[in-house]
Amino acid sequence: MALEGGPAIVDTLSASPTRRPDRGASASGWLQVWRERWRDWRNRMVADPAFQRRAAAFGPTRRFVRRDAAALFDLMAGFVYSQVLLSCVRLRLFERLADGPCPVPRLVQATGLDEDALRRLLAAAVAVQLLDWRQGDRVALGRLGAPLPAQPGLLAMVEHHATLYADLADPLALLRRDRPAAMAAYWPYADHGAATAQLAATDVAAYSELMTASQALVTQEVLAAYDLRAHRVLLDVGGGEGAFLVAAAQTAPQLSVRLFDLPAVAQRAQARFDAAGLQGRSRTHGGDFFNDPLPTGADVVSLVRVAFDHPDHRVLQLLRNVRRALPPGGCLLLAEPMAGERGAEAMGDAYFGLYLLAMGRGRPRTADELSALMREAGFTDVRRVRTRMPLQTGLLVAR
Ligand SMILES: CC(C)=CCC/C(C)=C/CC/C(C)=C/C=C/C(C)=C/C=C/C=C(C)/C=C/C=C(C)/C=C/C=C(C)/C=C/CC(C)(C)O
Ligand SMILES: C[S@@+](CC[C@H](N)C(=O)[O-])C[C@H]1O[C@@H](n2cnc3c(N)ncnc32)[C@H](O)[C@@H]1O
Repeated sequence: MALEGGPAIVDTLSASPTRRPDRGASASGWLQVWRERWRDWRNRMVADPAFQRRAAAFGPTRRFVRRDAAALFDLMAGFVYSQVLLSCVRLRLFERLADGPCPVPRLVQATGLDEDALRRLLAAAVAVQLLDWRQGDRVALGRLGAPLPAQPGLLAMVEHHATLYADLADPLALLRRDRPAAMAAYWPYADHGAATAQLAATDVAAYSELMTASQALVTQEVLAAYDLRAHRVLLDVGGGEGAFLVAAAQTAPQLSVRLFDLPAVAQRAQARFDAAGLQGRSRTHGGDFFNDPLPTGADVVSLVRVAFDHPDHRVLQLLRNVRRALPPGGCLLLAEPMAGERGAEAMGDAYFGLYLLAMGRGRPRTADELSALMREAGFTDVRRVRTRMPLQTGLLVAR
């Protein structure tokens, strides 16, 4: 069965194909040839069960066998671990333990789960380091659970992932796009229909709240990496409810802020600016950032978690629109999680690659791919600014 509107989705996705050169492809030709030969030879060895047995028995190679076996096991079990995390979030265990260790019987009472089931979950959560045992039949936050109570955005993200897990229950159906994905309904603007700008308050509420809750993860990285104090007016395009602009205005007191988003979202941002006491320093504009002119007057424009929602030709259209709104020498900040980040490779092409497939539009891009699109749209001096947590966002700055 073809998904309603399927052909349009197929066209948009194939208009933006993911082609990842090997990370070593920048190496000179002969080096790359040898690197590939070495990998092919290694793979032939590793594929041989007799070699696997010998390598596991031999002291110096045993740790590599154990490491790769554990990595493969985690790939297989990852979904199970994510359900442990989701269960803890739904039972509000992280909030309940935020003030310190708690006796298990009290958690039985608080969660309403039967004791056996709760103990099974607690043991699982301890095993993946979300929780930790304490003497006297008590449980506490573990190393990986400890940051969570202070990050409501992360807790909201975990809950939101139930939608993605449902879409991934049949991953080949998702890849073949022969069944509607629930994630597509969650992000109604991804449809790109003529009616995008007419989305109602009820259509945008859920995703706008999630983006606001999780914005702090991105904001703190961008503001730590880029000093906005040299600018006068910042326009955040696709700025959601304005959480990034509120934080920017707090770090740069001279800055006026403008937000452009769909009308129903811009309305939500206006309420947030008013609540933050930014009436005199803020303006919101509702419209379609592909087809409507963007407001002029800003010397810096930001696109935060916007480009990866869209195929290349649309990103180009948006970047050209941004360029038209900037004065000569004006500055563009593009911040979003990027593909191919060293140490966070899985986040880009594996996580966001499939997330955006479920959403029905867009793709993760490397910093080089985004830079190329920015240059094609007429931006110059495109440079990469390192962020402390590439897992949360990368940052490109251009003139
Ligand atoms: C104190 C002593 C002695 C030692 C301590 C040693 C030490 C320093 C340990 C480090 C402890 C520490 C400070 C840990 C901090 C951990 C942090 C900050 C973890 C942060 C994790 C962030 C995560 C997991 C972020 C996840 C983000 C996600 C899943 C974002 C998803 C975004 C989506 C789906 C966006 C959608 C938008 C769309 C549609 C694509 O446009
Ligand atoms: C993934 S959200 C990011 C929001 C915010 N920048 C953040 O990081 O939290 C993408 C934003 O782009 C807006 N958007 C999508 N398509 C749009 C369009 N055609 N015109 C204007 N805004 C649009 C959405 O309403 C949404 O607020």
